[in-house]
Amino acid sequence: MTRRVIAQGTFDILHPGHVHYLRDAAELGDELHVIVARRENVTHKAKPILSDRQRRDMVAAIDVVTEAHLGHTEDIFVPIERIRPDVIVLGHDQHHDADGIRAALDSRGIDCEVTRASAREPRYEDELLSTGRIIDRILDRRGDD
Ligand SMILES: Cc1cc2nc3c(=O)[nH]c(=O)nc-3n(C[C@H](O)[C@H](O)[C@H](O)COP(=O)(O)O)c2cc1C
Ligand SMILES: Nc1ncnc2c1ncn2[C@@H]1O[C@H](COP(=O)(O)OP(=O)(O)OP(=O)(O)O)[C@@H](O)[C@H]1O
Repeated sequence: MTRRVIAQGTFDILHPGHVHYLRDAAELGDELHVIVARRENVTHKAKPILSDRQRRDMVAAIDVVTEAHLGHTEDIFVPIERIRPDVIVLGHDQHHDADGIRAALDSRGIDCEVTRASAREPRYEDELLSTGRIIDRILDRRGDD
């Protein structure tokens, strides 16, 4: 039986932390499906710079990704019901509550594990592993021009 894994996130301006998360998730199964958050649903931080489609297309280009999907605009469980994953992998710092997601899956009759990926720490002094920090650096370095 094919074991399907779901990862998800905003993925605005890719960096090695994203690649680490997706590789970690891919190791848990045979197919990795990635749900890319809709701009309108990114409410806990600044809105993405890049469009929904561009972010999806870049995630799809990563070798361990089987398919990248645009998220649903209103109900995050719609793609999950379609993909029918065996495991959902949360990012190491994602605000989502694993128990809350487990309960919601249960109430919809979806039998799926929920687990959390590991963090990647910088490997050299200047490595930036956060979209927000990359944007801050751009503003800082180009702001004086
Ligand atoms: C299991 C799961 C499924 C999700 N599905 C969707 C979705 O279909 N559409 C969407 O816009 N966001 C979806 N999200 C929410 C986004 O991933 C959320 O906005 C996320 O927190 C993105 O921010 P981050 O990149 O900081 O993690 C989902 C989240 C989880 C945990
Ligand atoms: N350094 C990292 N190590 C492991 N996973 C990471 C790292 N950076 C991001 N991720 C994971 O990638 C997924 C998508 O992250 P997201 O799009 O929020 O990017 P981000 O760079 O963390 O954003 P920001 O720093 O602007 O909040 C999340 O699950 C997040 O946990």
